[in-house]
Amino acid sequence: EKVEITKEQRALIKAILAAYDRHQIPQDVTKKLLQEQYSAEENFLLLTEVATSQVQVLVEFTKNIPGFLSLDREDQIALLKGSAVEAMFLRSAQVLSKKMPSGHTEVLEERIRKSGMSEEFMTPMFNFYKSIGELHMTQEEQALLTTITILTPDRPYVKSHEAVERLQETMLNVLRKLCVLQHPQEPQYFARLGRLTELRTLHHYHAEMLTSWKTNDHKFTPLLCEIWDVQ
Ligand SMILES: CC(C)c1onc(-c2c(Cl)cccc2Cl)c1COc1ccc(-c2ccc3[nH]c(C(=O)O)cc3c2)cc1
Repeated sequence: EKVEITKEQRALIKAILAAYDRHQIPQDVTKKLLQEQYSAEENFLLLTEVATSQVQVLVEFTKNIPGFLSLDREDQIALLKGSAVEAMFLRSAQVLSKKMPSGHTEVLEERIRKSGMSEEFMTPMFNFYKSIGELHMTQEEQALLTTITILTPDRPYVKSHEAVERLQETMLNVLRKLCVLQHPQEPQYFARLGRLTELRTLHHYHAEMLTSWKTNDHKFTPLLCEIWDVQ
């Protein structure tokens, strides 16, 4: 049967896409990726600065997700803490798969590879980046996928599971229709997006990455310590 996007769904896509495009890391932060010299310490410091800036941008974006601010306040925090790493994988993947004109793809990749992270995380991380790049997601799909990742009900400490599930379901319905309309030649495209749940395993790797950085006495910013429960 014909897939129709309703007026409300179109308004939802417009609001989420506008918020996603509006919330970018400031140029003076990302420009540093080009300027500072390369050493494991310098790369780690830069990535920490960019990640901190990205978390601030993520909080602003999340506040513009229709319905998010009407969720229980503690649940809003639990959703942000639970999804930050995955949302940042998605955003940095966009940069590394040359989806962003301003993206400093090469230098970002170089700095991630040489930031003192142990080899065992490098392979799964860059495989994930490669699989994201191969999906050639549109901007709307990126924005909706980030929204759906943030609205994952089964994060630790989420109390009103159903309220979050209802919001996520609304967004999933829109994304499902968009995928059919924007990738007609690939009927199982939406299912491929769903396979990004490998994001969760990366979340697991990331927790170990943080521990290995910490044991080598790497410092994080207060915001990252708060959102990732480190220190
Ligand atoms: C705290 C630091 C060391 C860190 O710990 N884990 C990760 C970490 C890692 Cl490596 C991988 C994946 C997720 C995390 Cl969360 C990071 C670095 O995280 C980020 C790296 C890059 C970006 C990012 C986002 C948007 C951008 N736009 C541009 C631009 O040039 O326009 C550059 C850019 C960079 C965001 C987070």
